[in-house]
Order: sequence, then C-alpha cells, then structure tokens
Amino acid sequence: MSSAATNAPGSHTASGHGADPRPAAGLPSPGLSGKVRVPGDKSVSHRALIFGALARGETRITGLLEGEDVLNTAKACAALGATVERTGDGEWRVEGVGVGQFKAPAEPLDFGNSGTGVRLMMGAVAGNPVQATFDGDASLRKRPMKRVLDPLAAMGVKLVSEAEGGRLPMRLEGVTDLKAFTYETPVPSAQVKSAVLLAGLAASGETVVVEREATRDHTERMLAHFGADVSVEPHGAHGRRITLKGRPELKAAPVDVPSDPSSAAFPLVAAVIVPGSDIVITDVMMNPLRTGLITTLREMGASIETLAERTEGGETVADLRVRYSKLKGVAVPPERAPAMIDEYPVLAVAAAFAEGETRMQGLAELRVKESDRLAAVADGLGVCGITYRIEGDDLIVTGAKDVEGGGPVATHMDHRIAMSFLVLGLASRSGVKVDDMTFIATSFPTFMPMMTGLGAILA
Ligand SMILES: O=C(O)C1=C[C@@H](OP(=O)(O)O)[C@@H](O)[C@H](O)C1
Ligand SMILES: C=C(OP(=O)(O)O)C(=O)O
Repeated sequence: MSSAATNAPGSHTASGHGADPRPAAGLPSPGLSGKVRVPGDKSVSHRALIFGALARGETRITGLLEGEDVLNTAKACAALGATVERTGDGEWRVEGVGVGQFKAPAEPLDFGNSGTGVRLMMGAVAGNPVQATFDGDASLRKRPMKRVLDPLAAMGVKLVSEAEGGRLPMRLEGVTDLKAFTYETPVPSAQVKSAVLLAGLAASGETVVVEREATRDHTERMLAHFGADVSVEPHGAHGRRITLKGRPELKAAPVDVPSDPSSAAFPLVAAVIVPGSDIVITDVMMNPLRTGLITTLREMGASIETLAERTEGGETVADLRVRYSKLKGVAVPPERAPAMIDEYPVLAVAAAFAEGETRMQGLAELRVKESDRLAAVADGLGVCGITYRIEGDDLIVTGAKDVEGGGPVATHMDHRIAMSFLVLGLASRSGVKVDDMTFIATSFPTFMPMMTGLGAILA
C-alpha cells in the first residue's frame, strides 16, 4: 500500500477554491487520430467507494476515477471509519465497517464540487447514530439539497442545521431506527433515488423508490452485486419501481470500473466536428441509461461504429470508432434527458456545426448542476457567434458551416462547460478561450494530455 485516501495524489479540498483561475484555449486543429481510453466512470466510482465502506470485508476497486470529486468521497468514507487505501499499482482497497456502523467524523465532510458525493453520502449516513456536517465549494453550496433532505427526513433523519434555502453547509443526525419508506421522486434524479436506497439499507422493512423516468441504475446494480435483495420493475411508459429489503448483510465485492461515457463524450464530439478525424475510444460503458448522446449523434448523422461490444463487470462496454461527419439538426425528445443529462453542453457544441436547428427539450434539471448549465451554454454559444434561443426549458441551436469562436467563455466552476467549449474551439475558425480549466480535474483529470495526444491543439 502506498497512499491512503487522505493523501491520495491530486486530492485537495475544493472548498473556497482559493486558487487563481487557469484560462485555456481550444485552437483550430487538424483531423484527430489515434486510440484512447478515458478514465473510469464517475458515478460507478463514487458508488464503489460508498458500498465498499458500507460492506463488511475488503472491496478491491480497479479503474477508479481519480478525479477530485471521487477523491473527496474517498476521504469522506475514511472520515466515517472505513479504511481506504490506494496500492502502488493503482488499485483501491476499502475495508468497510458494515451498515449502521459509521463513526462520527471529526471534521465537516467536504465534497468539493460534487453533487453525487454529497447526496449519496447523506443517504449512506442516515442510518447511523452520528452527526455529520456536509459541505462543499461555492458551486455546491448553491445547489438544492432539499430534494434529498425531504425524503430522508421522512425516514427519520434529523436536520441539525442548514444554510438558507436548504443549502450546504448542512448538519444531519442519523438514527438507528430509520423507517422504511415508499417515495416517488418528484424530479428525475439518480442522486435522489440513490440517497433514499442507501438510507433504506439501514431501515427495517422495504424501501421503495418509484421514478416516472428511469435514471442511471448503477446503485441498483451495485446493491445486487454487494448482496442486497433488490428488485426492479417497469413503471408506466418510461419509469421504474425499485424495491429494497432493509438491513441486508452487505459483503465486500470486487468492482472493475468501466470507462465513463460522459467523459468519452468530449473526444467523441471533437472527432465528429473536426474535419478529417478518425479515432477509436475503447472500453466505453454502454449502459442504455447513459447512451442518449450516442443515440442522438447517430440520428444527426454521426459516424459512430461499435467495434467490439462485450460484458465486463456486469456492464456492457464497447470500443467506438468515430469519424468526422456532416451533421443535421434533430429534435431530442425530453424523455431522453436522463440518459444524457450531463451531455447537453457538448451536444450543443455538436449542434453548432449541424445543418439546421437542433431542439433539446426538457432541460430544467440543467439549471441545478455545477452551474446553471442552460444559461452557461447559451452564453458561451453567444460569445462564439452561434445562434440559439431558449424557449421554456428547451434550448434550440442553429448550426452553421463556419463557427467563428471567441471568448473568454465563463465556465462558472463547471468542468463540463470548460471541456465543451474547448472542444468547440478545435473546429472553430479562430479558437475558443475559456476563463478557467481548473474544474476539469473534478471528473477528467487527463483531459488536456489525452486530447492533445489525439492531435487537438490546446493551450
Ligand atoms: O447519480 C449520479 O451518479 C449522477 C446523477 C446525475 O445527477 P442527478 O441525479 O441530479 O440528475 C448526473 O448529473 C451526475 O453527474 C451523476
Ligand atoms: C452534474 C454532475 O456531477 P455532480 O452532480 O456529481 O456534481 C456532472 O458531473 O456533470
């Protein structure tokens, strides 16, 4: 073992974000070529650590995303009593304490920029008789936490203190006698669903989550993988009903984290819009609740070929060959949003190069991400000379043959805004500047060298 979670490489407290902004630029680039494997999936990585901490025994995790969001979750698991270590060869080992056995953390738990980390951990802590303060950086402190607090409070969690408007920092007290609960999620959110299910682990009886639109199902899959009794049934046209039996004996289980389709989205769109490109992205997780972008780009005419599809660690993965393609605008149906919720900023970039209009519908949830992504994308498109309009919760982008570029685009502490506009710059006439690339490290710390390796010109 070389380093513990508390001094893992690249890990730093994001609270306050005192560091100076680091501007960057995406410049007109020749066709991209080569083969890349993007880092491990962020959603699966958070969950692997949290389940490892809740299970008894040693969970070994390979391919963990070592981005700041996930490293903050690792630190929180350690602060709650789990032993979290990274071996010299990059494997992570978590010695869990068992459901209901977390200890009170000595300091506030700082989740930096990560909604997933903080919301899932609120659920995981709920069934432990300890108090914990949950906090994060200036971006996370603006994000709504009531969506998680409300169902947890109904299960018995006590709210000790909160910042105005149900915001962080928030201090919660867990209880040993959590009530099992049936909850219909009012917003399509895998984070809310997961928080309730993680709390349900410590409740007696059955916890049921009903979602009108199916969201990513990594928590359900991992519950089964760690030995819980969980069942999933269809609900209505697009939804699901998940039933979990409380107080299972969670047993440590190995996790091999597949590559993140939300990170693959950046080289993928870059290859589609930069003339002459032909690249391969290997081992991309193809969970159907994550592949809305690929479906949409194919409808737009993108050449995305599935080279080798196989099952690894319970998930379908594939190598994707992606070539420069002439795109046409499409209407993206609102019910597809959960399967591509983090990909709209980079889809808007692809839409800027398509013939005609691309209408992205039902984007209300984009307003409560690391930034108000609807506003941030729209402003960035405007700065780059691209025609767009917002109608209610829809974003409509009018594509053009030539996109001028410009900047600086304001990234608002949001990794996906930064990466999306750097990608736009590669296919623009004069390049695109972004005001700060710092937050790319939260989800895709190797973005700059990986893109440069494909031939992208980034400065
Ligand atoms: O559960 C998860 O791992 C995630 C769920 C989504 O958030 P919501 O649950 O808020 O939609 C997504 O935007 C986020 O990047 C990761
Ligand atoms: C929304 C995102 O993450 P989180 O909610 O975990 O901050 C994201 O990664 O785009």
